[in-house]
Amino acid sequence: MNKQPFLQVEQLEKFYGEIRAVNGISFFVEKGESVGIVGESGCGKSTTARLIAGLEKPTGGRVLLQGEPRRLKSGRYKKCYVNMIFQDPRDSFDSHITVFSSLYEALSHTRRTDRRRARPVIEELLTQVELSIEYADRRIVQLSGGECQRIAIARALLTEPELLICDEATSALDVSIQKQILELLQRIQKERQLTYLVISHDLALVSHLCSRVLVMYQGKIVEEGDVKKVLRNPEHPYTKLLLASGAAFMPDPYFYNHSK
Ligand SMILES: Nc1ncnc2c1ncn2[C@@H]1O[C@H](COP(=O)(O)OP(=O)(O)OP(=O)(O)O)[C@@H](O)[C@H]1O
Repeated sequence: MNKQPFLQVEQLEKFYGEIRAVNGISFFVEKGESVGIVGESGCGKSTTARLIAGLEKPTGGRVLLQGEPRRLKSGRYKKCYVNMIFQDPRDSFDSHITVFSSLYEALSHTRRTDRRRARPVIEELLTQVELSIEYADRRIVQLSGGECQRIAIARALLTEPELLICDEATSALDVSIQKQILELLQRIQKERQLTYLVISHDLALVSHLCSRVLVMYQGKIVEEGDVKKVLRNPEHPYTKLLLASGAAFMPDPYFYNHSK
């Protein structure tokens, strides 16, 4: 029997009128793998992420998880959870409620529980994202960007995802905080054997976190392969251009080597 890849994307398309945001892309991700998607602004990275997460419907093609469609014929999502973390976590929280209430709300979507029974689950999760349990009673508005991203990671983990999509998850943070969040994501991946899809304009980050990379240009994948190989020896003219286009895209050995 053929072993199915964990995630298989087949001829995926998303058109917004004339705009071909995602234009017939195909790729796979194996279980436990980390794959990056890079490319300039507007090339279709986030749309691809939203299609895989089931937040939008494709115009064409399909997303298979463990060989089955993302949405089953019954209209229900396959019990194989995909979750996403975004660039600015504050956008997806009600800033005036407490961390506990935010996480409880997410938890109650995935399992039946009451606030008293949820307390230890949420405290354990706060510990996992390296925050003390006192954070449960803070309001989102009282958190720093890095703390808020840790809460967003905790919230994503509550659904026990197998695939975590990180869409520019560190790009709004200071460099030192980026490094901490990166280390946290790496530790969590190891502990939970998660599969990561990392969307970023920053190839340095992708080369640190991922083993494989897909380069997108105008809705298509123009190059893919081992991240270090693509970085050292890009084949497609667009990838060469992207690599030549700025320091932000080049690996920063000081920043990344020190977290190894
Ligand atoms: N809801 C929408 N309606 C119309 N056009 C859209 C919509 N969402 C995205 N687009 C367009 O689709 C294209 C791809 O957008 P997308 O956000 O996927 O790019 P991206 O590579 O993630 O860019 P960035 O790095 O700036 O986030 C862009 O031209 C964008 O303007």
